[in-house]
Amino acid sequence: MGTVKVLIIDHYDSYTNNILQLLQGSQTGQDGSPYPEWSVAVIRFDQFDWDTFKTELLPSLDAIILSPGPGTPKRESDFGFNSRLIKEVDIPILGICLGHQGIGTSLGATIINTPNIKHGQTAEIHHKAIGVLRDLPQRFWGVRYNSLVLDIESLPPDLEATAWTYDPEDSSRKVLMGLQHRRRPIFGTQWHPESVCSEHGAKILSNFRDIVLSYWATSRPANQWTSRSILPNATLPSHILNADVLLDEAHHSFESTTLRGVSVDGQNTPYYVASASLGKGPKPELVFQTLTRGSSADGEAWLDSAKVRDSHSRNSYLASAAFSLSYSIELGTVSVHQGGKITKSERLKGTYWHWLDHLQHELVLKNTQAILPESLNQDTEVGQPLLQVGLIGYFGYELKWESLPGHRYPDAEVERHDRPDSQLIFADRVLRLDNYTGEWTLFGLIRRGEQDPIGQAIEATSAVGLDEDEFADLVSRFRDAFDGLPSPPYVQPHPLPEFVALDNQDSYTSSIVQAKKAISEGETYELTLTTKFFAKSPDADPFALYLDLRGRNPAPYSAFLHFPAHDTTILSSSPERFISIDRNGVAEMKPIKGTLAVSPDPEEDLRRRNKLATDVKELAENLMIVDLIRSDLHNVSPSSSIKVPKLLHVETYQTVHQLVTTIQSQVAPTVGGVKVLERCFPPGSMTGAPKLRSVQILEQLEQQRRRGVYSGSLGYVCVSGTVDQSVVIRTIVKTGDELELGAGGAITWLTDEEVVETSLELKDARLALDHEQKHYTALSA
Ligand SMILES: C=C(O[C@@H]1C=C(C(=O)O)C=C[C@H]1O)C(=O)O
Ligand SMILES: NC(=O)CC[C@H](N)C(=O)O
Repeated sequence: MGTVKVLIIDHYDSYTNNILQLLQGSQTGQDGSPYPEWSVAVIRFDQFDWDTFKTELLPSLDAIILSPGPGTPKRESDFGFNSRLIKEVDIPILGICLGHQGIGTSLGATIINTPNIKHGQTAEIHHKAIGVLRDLPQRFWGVRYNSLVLDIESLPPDLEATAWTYDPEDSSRKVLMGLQHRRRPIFGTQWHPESVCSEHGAKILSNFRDIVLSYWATSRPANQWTSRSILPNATLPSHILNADVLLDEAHHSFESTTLRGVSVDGQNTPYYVASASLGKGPKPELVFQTLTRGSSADGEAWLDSAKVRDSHSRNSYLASAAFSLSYSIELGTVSVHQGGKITKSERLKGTYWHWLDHLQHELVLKNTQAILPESLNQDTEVGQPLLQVGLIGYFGYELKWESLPGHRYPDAEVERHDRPDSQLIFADRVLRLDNYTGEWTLFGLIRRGEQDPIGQAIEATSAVGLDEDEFADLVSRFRDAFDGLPSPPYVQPHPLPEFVALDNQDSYTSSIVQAKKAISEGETYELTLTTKFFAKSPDADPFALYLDLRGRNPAPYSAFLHFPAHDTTILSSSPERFISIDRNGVAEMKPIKGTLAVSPDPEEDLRRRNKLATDVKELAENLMIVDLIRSDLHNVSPSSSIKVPKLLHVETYQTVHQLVTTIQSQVAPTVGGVKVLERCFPPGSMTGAPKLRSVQILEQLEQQRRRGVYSGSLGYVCVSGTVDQSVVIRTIVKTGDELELGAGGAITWLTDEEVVETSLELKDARLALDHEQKHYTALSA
């Protein structure tokens, strides 16, 4: 018994990495020390040409797993050289979904549209208990993500049907769910054993391993009479490991139990963070407008957590900029603003993500002694990060062009505009309000001496951070202000203006029909289709509009952000966490999928809550994104650390009920917050699955329109390494006097009598902004 060297060939699917969770077994060697059962790498199907693959990779492999994927195995652009691999090479192969279908089509079976399309739904698997299905219970549940299927009647003599299901819609018809070759070690499962809701996935993979081991242990014609010994702790050669698409730190740390040190402990860093307690104070909306707003020419932010309901919205932060950054993909340029002027403009050679990761890691983290989390005066739960000082702002959706593997910045068609794809302030002064206790704390970034490496790097005109005296002055100024805030008038809420829909009912319906067509062809399993609404508001103070929004729809990720450099103001009432990283490096993502409006009638409301918790369509929508996010987290976390502590819970906000799942993982110790954002960006709940193909289809369906800030993420990256970012939905972006609001919803095969329900979902999103007063033009208007 030894370590099997297996290569997973990925077809740009969003579930592939989850297979790693089924390969977690370990054995004990003769000397008593444990070793992993598998040595594994993941490559993309188009990463190597056939000749290179055959000569340079294949000889080092014991087995191959062919991943699920969009499209059809009949198309080379979806399945690459894998048909040749299946036909010509004697090596154990396990195919999942697309991989399974490809085994069939390569060896002569016919692929057809499945009689009942299922994505994110469980099927009862019946099987012969042979091959990889050995020793499994007679019936078990497997999750399906397929529009296509192999015709069970068309299997050639070499292929045996090993598993099948009966759709509830037609219980007399067998639908093929599994196959194996009669002579060669080739197996396929139509369902996804790696889904969080599938049973016995690990057992299937362990059966596959036994088969691989016995295949190589025996000499037979199929392996050209060459048995090979598989050694404990064997590993794939470095040229294959280096081709792995996952971050090395995340993937190949066999088991990472080391917690990340929070920032630097040393006493000699140029900066440190100081804090001062300010006691109880006035309401945050008053503090923001009297002390924070306008306090810096480069912008300010209020991460509001307007809805105090759980640990995730315990704190509010009011922050002022020491300088701001903006980035445009089109220009490839980062600009730094300080004192209202550009201090530096840099054309990047690499991506913005890379540049920012460097800034955060090399300039900020390494030079700053953050406050130790134990001294922050607040007990936190797992997954609850705290901000001291640091970067605050947004990452627009189009940054996907720099983050999503296989996605390229298009040279034609895409809508051009001069709005930045990301804007961030670097906040060196932050007021924190603990909403539980009402206590305020001031955090400041303090320069220990003359050194100011961050200022130097951005060619600052005035130093970044404060000296000790300045901080002491600030503390006494704030204390005085808390004792007697300036008297009214304060800014009063101003009702939101009327928004007009970009799409009308017909154009939106036509996009839904096209989305469903793409789903029926197996191109995607779920698409988050979106549209926009616009309004003009030349006179209203955006802060007054924000106060109205916050009163109407308090949400855990409510926020008000102002970036003077590009005259951008963001008014957010997002309920959705994209990703956070707490002080111990625990990442948490909380995708929302499934939305129903709250009803004023308690009976009806209960009925809606129950519907959300039990509805096949809503559960499937959510599950598809849960599996996608588990797969995303594999990019930055050891597989074994990825957990789903809360699956498919109903959470109720002011105007909507939502179906929410919590996913956590341990970020690999050397992977920084910006890298984590990059590798999980854009948020899966805004794309659908699989991510890459869905994003490409959505570009077409949305007429190459930019989503902009909407659909991206918003929040902070702290000098201590913690991160908290929301998904930008239910958010108004004001540029000049134009207000823009994006809204959308997930389209799946079950988006029923399509139009009605989806328009409703859209309306819900708008209702969230305007429940009582119906300011919005109806979509059909
Ligand atoms: C696209 C939006 O929301 C997304 C889609 C949801 C859904 O389909 O139920 C729910 C939350 C978001 O992930 C939006 O609100 O604009
Ligand atoms: N999940 C998958 O691999 C799907 C395979 C194929 N695109 C289908 O829809 O049937």
